[in-house]
Amino acid sequence: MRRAAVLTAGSWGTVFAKVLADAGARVTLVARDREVADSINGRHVNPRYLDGVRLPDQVRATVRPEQALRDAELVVLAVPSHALRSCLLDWAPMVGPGAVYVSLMKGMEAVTSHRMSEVIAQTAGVGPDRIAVVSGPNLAREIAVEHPAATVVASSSAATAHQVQSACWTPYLRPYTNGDVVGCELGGAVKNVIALAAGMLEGMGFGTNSQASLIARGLAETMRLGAALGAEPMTFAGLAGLGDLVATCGSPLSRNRTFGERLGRGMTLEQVLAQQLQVAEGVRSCRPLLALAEGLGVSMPITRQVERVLYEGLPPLEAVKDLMSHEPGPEYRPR
Ligand SMILES: NC(=O)c1ccc[n+]([C@@H]2O[C@H](COP(=O)([O-])OP(=O)(O)OC[C@H]3O[C@@H](n4cnc5c(N)ncnc54)[C@H](O)[C@@H]3O)[C@@H](O)[C@H]2O)c1
Ligand SMILES: O=P(O)(O)OC[C@H](O)CO
Repeated sequence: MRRAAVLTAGSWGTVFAKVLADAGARVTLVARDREVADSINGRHVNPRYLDGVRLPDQVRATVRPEQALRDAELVVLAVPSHALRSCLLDWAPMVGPGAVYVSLMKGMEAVTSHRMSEVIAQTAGVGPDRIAVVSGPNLAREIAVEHPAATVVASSSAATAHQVQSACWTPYLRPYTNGDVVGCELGGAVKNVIALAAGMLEGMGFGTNSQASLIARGLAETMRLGAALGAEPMTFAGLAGLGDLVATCGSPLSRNRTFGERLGRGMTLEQVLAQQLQVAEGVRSCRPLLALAEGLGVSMPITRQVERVLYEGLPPLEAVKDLMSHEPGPEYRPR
């Protein structure tokens, strides 16, 4: 039986532990809190992040990472992106020599603008053949109740991608492989910023044309950045690109969209943060994404306006007016 460690027991980590167990693995889920671990072991539920969903018996929980990591073939990482580097500095020495690292995260590191697979390679000292990324339209709560969905497993090693694909193929989750790690990670990180903007539009009362225009133009700026970084254009037409953008921008389950909606209704950043119990990755990722884009001479006007709303106090309606007043040009331009 395949052995997997999932760190940690937040929303997506808990649901992905269920996916792996339903696909036949023995899973150890690392919780930061003993109460959560006890509840998973005793009652098979994670009341803090996934109330009302029973986890399979093959999911066991611990608060001790070494217990989960010592014999794990798959090390699945689901922490907020800003915490990954410090977490892995602790965890990587406990990981076995042949284990594959699987990133479930959709964010960029502040200051360095590194993608999560880059942070894994640097801190764990492993090559790209031992890293895979899972991304796509995967709202945790829907996967938890087994609504059918598809996802992408990206790795530069086809063997690693296939290994992770077979580890997470269940009757309700259909994983496809993709060799384009850069494109899949960028799709996941930028869509969170665009979903913040989608929420703002919702909060201001704008309709479907506004949302569809935002999604299409959000995809255009994702593709410009991807092209500059060598990503495959077709990745953005797929699950980790358009698929995830549509899911996240359209669903009230999305934490990023909900965060943006509150800003659109007039709340301040501080007020929204005070209510936010789970991570909304776009809030921290928009600056490193913009820094990356600026360094490459790529224009990301929507991401820039989201940053202005978040960090410069620009009212969301002014951000919309600004975007609408730019001199209109051709629909596609490389930069
Ligand atoms: N929830 C989803 O629907 C979903 C789907 C796909 C991808 N993701 C991505 O997965 C990643 C994790 O998201 P989530 O939904 O599980 O988040 P979450 O907020 O629900 O859970 C975060 C987990 O990380 C732990 N954590 C928080 N701060 C930490 C810190 N400083 N150091 C160590 N651990 C810390 C928490 O205890 C919790 O277990 C994000 O990058 C997110 O974009 C989420
Ligand atoms: O709740 P969000 O906004 O973090 O989005 C969750 C997933 O990434 C959707 O695929």
